[in-house]
Amino acid sequence: MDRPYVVLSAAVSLDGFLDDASGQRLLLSNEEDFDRVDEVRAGVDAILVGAGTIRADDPGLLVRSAERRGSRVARGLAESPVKVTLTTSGHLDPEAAFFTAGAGEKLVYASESAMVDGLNATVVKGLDLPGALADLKGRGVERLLVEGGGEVHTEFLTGGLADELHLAVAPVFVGDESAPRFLRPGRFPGGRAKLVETRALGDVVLMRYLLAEQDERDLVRLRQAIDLAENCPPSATFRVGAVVTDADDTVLATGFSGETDPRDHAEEAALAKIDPQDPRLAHATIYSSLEPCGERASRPLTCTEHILRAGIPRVVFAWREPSIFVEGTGAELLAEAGRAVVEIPALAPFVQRTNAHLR
Ligand SMILES: NC(=O)C1=CN([C@@H]2O[C@H](COP(=O)(O)OP(=O)(O)OC[C@H]3O[C@@H](n4cnc5c(N)ncnc54)[C@H](OP(=O)(O)O)[C@@H]3O)[C@@H](O)[C@H]2O)C=CC1
Ligand SMILES: Nc1c(N[C@@H]2O[C@H](COP(=O)(O)O)[C@@H](O)[C@H]2O)[nH]c(=O)[nH]c1=O
Repeated sequence: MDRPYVVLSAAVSLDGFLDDASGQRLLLSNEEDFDRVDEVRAGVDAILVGAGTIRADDPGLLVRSAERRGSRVARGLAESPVKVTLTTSGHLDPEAAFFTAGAGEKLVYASESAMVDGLNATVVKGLDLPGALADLKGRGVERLLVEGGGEVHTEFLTGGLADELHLAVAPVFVGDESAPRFLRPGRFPGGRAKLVETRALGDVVLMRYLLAEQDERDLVRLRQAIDLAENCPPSATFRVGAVVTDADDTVLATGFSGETDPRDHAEEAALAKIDPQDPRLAHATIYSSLEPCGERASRPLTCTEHILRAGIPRVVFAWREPSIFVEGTGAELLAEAGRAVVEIPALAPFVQRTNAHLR
């Protein structure tokens, strides 16, 4: 894909507003929800807001938690994601927190004619939104969080440029026609978005939707792999589940980490149950809650090597391995070897929760 994986995030009132019309920023999220957003921020490469949000809210767009900032630095990342904004008018205050808070990189995508001198930022002119997203990807941004506002959310959704939507509904009414609505009128994607999670955070309810088309079978089987990890015995390493299916979606085997030995990885535990000569392996898919390991200390063969040896042509996983024990290289190695590799990040938060002991 010639753009980053895009997550849209917004908090709305019960009557669908992003803010009131008072000129003061309306806090719709509660503390728990702001902490959830902070966690999402900590997991992305860049955060984008429209110039309207910079003018209205003066956001800092930093990762608030010192622990999360520390863990980013330990992974070789900047403390906070790159900040990105869009402007046609160029009406941006150089003293805005967007430009002055935090040491990280700031990027402004501006129209050709915008007057954007004197900003502490890299300015790129003349790109439309798909062009800006391709440019971000070229700069190494794999995951982009879009925090609004309404015009920008509308543009991403109507342009088919978003993969996930995180909508937090707060128990308040705004009731003012002059306040900004979550979305403007437009031609939105048809059909029903796929609900992947609801979560109550005190009095706020989070809904997470998957917007991009995803094979329903993949979602069901990956969810099954994620749930299998609940069987893992207590461990100081990852708790992972795996499912292997044939071309007709019949389950050939399942496995989870530590199933028969503390060193077992989920994929190898599942593959150990299948005859290596089984012809169905040639058209099989392996689902793993975590990216298959590409490096390993506990045993000589990595899960990537097990999958390659088994001849499985397709691999689906939810969470890219964070560099806690080794670098996550499995997806890359499998793709280089010509295997189809599908990542479904919308399901990663469930895997992260099963592995909360590693934080
Ligand atoms: N509750 C929540 O979760 C959130 C609430 N908000 C609220 O939303 C409101 C702001 O939303 P809104 O007014 O819609 O503004 P936006 O933040 O969506 O910004 C819109 C502006 O972005 C620029 N822009 C958008 N698309 C492009 C493009 N393709 N190329 C160049 N520039 C572009 C234009 O800037 P320019 O005018 O400079 O040309 C445009 O006016 C505020 O009240 C804020 O508090 C904001 C974020 C989250
Ligand atoms: N009001 C509101 C949000 N507003 C978003 O948070 C941004 C400001 O964050 P900060 O950089 O930490 O000051 C702001 O620009 C806007 O994108 N977000 C939410 O999750 N819930 C809320 O109720």
